[in-house]
Amino acid sequence: MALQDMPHYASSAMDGWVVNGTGPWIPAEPGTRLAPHQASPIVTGGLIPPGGKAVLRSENAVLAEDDDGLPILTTGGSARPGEPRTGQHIRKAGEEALEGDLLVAAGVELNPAHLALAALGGYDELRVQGKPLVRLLLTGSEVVAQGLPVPGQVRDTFGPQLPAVVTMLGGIPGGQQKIGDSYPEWLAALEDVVPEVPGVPDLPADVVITTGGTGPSGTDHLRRAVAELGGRLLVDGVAMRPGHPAVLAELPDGRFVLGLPGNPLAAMMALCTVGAPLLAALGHGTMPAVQQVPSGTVIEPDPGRTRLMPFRLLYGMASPAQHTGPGMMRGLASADGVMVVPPHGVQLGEPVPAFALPWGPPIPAPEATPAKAKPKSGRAAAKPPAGPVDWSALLG
Ligand SMILES: Nc1nc2c(c(=O)[nH]1)N[C@H]1C(S)=C(S)[C@@H](COP(=O)(O)OP(=O)(O)OC[C@H]3O[C@@H](n4cnc5c(N)ncnc54)[C@H](O)[C@@H]3O)O[C@H]1N2
Ligand code: MOO
Repeated sequence: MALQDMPHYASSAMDGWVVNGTGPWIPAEPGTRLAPHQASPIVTGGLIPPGGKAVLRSENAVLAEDDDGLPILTTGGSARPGEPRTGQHIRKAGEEALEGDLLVAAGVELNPAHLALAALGGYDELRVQGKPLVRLLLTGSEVVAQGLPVPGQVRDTFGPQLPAVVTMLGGIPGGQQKIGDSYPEWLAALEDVVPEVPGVPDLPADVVITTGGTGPSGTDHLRRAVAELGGRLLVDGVAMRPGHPAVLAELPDGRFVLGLPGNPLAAMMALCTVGAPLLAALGHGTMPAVQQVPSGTVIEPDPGRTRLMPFRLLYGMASPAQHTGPGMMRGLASADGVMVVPPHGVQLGEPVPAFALPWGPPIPAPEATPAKAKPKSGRAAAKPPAGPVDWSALLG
């Protein structure tokens, strides 16, 4: 709320003369009380002295001498009759806000203009809800961060994308650490509250995102390390494909650990479904919207599995992207969003829940009724294709 009236004093909106009453006026000392028919010079933003009733802009003022050789101010130039009207070119105190007026509602995401408004309202500091600081722990001795990997190695797909996605989801990326597959490395890295990262504030992370190690093999240590550190699992797997091994845990010091599966697409689906709400909640951000999009193809049932399928929008309908194996990135990179396909599958044109990608535009609202293909006369309707449709020919 405004700590004082804004503006907090009446000032001139023009360079010229502040006057009292009608002209001609006798010039007075700037800043002194003006009696009727007195005027004093003033600049834009200058304090209106007591008795000041209006401002005559300089280009409409003529300073001359009267018959006795004394200075006298009259209107001239392109001044209109009656100028200046009472109050003309005066910015009144409190015309933007009165003391106590609401300037910025609680819960608003501050933009630069809000900061300026708060400063104008008299604030030196604002209490804000911070964004969560997110550290990345990338695991896997086979993972290499540059060059062409030899067989048995894989190029790291997380280091290049996760910091940006964390930012898009409302977090602050707080550096990344790479470790191999041994349990002591896992334990030490999760225990380490403040890893030193150049350029990153030396604060404990709110969230640690790990990649890999969510599975059941001897090199998958996430759950064991969380347990040994006294943490508890909040989410241990999600009934979705890919991304089902996703883990959300909480450590005794309050840090959340988001365990993303090592498979690249699986990890991004887990980040969108578990990580996005977590970061939104910690940063008081907005939950990612889920909406309906008409399916551009028939998707067969897959009993017991909710499938997350990156899709491309064509003519307002969603068609599953190609190259969307759990270990792939190609389909996601060109996708317009992700369909949440229920285990019983989807019919052509049927609305499917879908969410936008953190880096993509919102999914457009569906049109009133999606066009239905009419059967040609005398022939049975062609059976809609099952599975992904290749629309690439239409794209040219
Ligand atoms: N016996 C079972 N095996 C697996 C199951 C299962 O249920 N039973 N689930 C599979 C699924 S689904 C997933 S997802 C993965 C989960 O794997 P982890 O989280 O344990 O991850 P890793 O085993 O360490 O790696 C899996 C895969 O991902 C590659 N990877 C790891 N980090 C990176 C990186 N930074 N960039 C690119 N690729 C990375 C890693 O090389 C592996 O190929 O488990 C399945 N297995
Ligand atoms: O989560 Mo895994 O496919 O389901 O990669």
